[in-house]
Amino acid sequence: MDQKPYAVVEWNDTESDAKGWLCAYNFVNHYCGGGTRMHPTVTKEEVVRLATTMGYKYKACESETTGGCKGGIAYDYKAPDAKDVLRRYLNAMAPYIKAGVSIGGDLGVDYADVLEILEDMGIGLPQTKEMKESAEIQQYIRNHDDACDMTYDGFKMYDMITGYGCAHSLDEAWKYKKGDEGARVVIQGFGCVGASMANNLDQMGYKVVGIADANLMVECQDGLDVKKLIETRKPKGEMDPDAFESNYIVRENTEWLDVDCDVLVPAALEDVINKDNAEKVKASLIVEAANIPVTAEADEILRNNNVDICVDFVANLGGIRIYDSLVFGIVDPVPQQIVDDTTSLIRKQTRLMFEEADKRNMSHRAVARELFKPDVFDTPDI
Ligand SMILES: NC(=O)c1ccc[n+]([C@@H]2O[C@H](COP(=O)([O-])OP(=O)(O)OC[C@H]3O[C@@H](n4cnc5c(N)ncnc54)[C@H](O)[C@@H]3O)[C@@H](O)[C@H]2O)c1
Repeated sequence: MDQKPYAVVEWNDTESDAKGWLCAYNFVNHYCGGGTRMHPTVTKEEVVRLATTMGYKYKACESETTGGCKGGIAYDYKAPDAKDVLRRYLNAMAPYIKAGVSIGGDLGVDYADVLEILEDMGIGLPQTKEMKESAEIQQYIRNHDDACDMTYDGFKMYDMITGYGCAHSLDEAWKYKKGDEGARVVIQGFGCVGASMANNLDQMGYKVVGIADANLMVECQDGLDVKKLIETRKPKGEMDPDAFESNYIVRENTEWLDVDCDVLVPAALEDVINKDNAEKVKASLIVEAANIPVTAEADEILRNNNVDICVDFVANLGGIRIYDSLVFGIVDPVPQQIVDDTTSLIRKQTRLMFEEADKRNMSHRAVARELFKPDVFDTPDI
């Protein structure tokens, strides 16, 4: 049984029909962190599940300074007033943010927009009293701000780190499984996480044979030209069909489980592999780049079918590791150092999860939930 969340706050916008929630799952050293998501399907229950996952993720991240939280706004992230809605949401949540609830970007919300709005509100990066009083932390926060502007392989550091971490988790698990080289990968989602993961997998010699975005799916069993699809990508992670080669097959995005592959990567929405479609999974490995993409019922079906899972709070912890490692001075603000620190931690935790699952004859999720159970539940310090 999970510990219940410390606090859940609900918000109703005054100028649109947007609704939002903030869930602080656990405070560690009076602080917690997580992203803010915007999508029409967001619910309070989803935000609580996501915040709980963040608690486990910070534990897997070996953090001694941060617990888990999550923000969620039920609204269309493509609407022209989406950024105004985000601004009003952050304004409503200001008392909690000022008390050490540090919310960043997530699906449909750019981290840069959150930072810009918090700056405008005079808050800046959310901090506890202790952080504000530490000259050392103030320097580390300047390092974090510098790192936000740095690039790696053509991506902003904060946009690539989660995807690269997921690619390393996939590679570690695939090697542990003694999978063949050049494995075929299908990815759902081509935003911050999906696109950068595809790039890193391509560099490692994996063959990305299918990508789905909010509009469509594209398939090529000889391998998609990942670099070109990234170069021509439109805002909000949408592919440009004009960039497709003549041998690409264009499908409905709902057909992402129909494409033959060895590894499947949900990198968009929650609950996309569920009791109604889990039997269709052809891959022998799923890497949860998205948060909570597999339901509990699907987990059981997948285990019966010998499908292994790199669980979300291990595979996709890159985004919080970069934050923790910079803001608390674990690494210097040097792109290669940041990437090496994050990817080596993810490889270590992925291997541990796979070894222990075999040793204890448990599912990867069950074993990861034992290994990385949050164990600190303190309070804000205001
Ligand atoms: N950004 C991060 O650092 C980070 C960190 C950890 C986990 N995650 C998780 O990764 C997932 C994606 O986040 P992101 O930051 O890449 O979001 P994003 O907004 O940058 O991209 C979302 C992608 O999903 C696609 N999409 C939306 N609806 C879809 C549908 N019905 N079918 C197929 N594709 C669809 C969009 O077209 C886009 O390509 C989320 O679950 C998020 O919680 C993100």
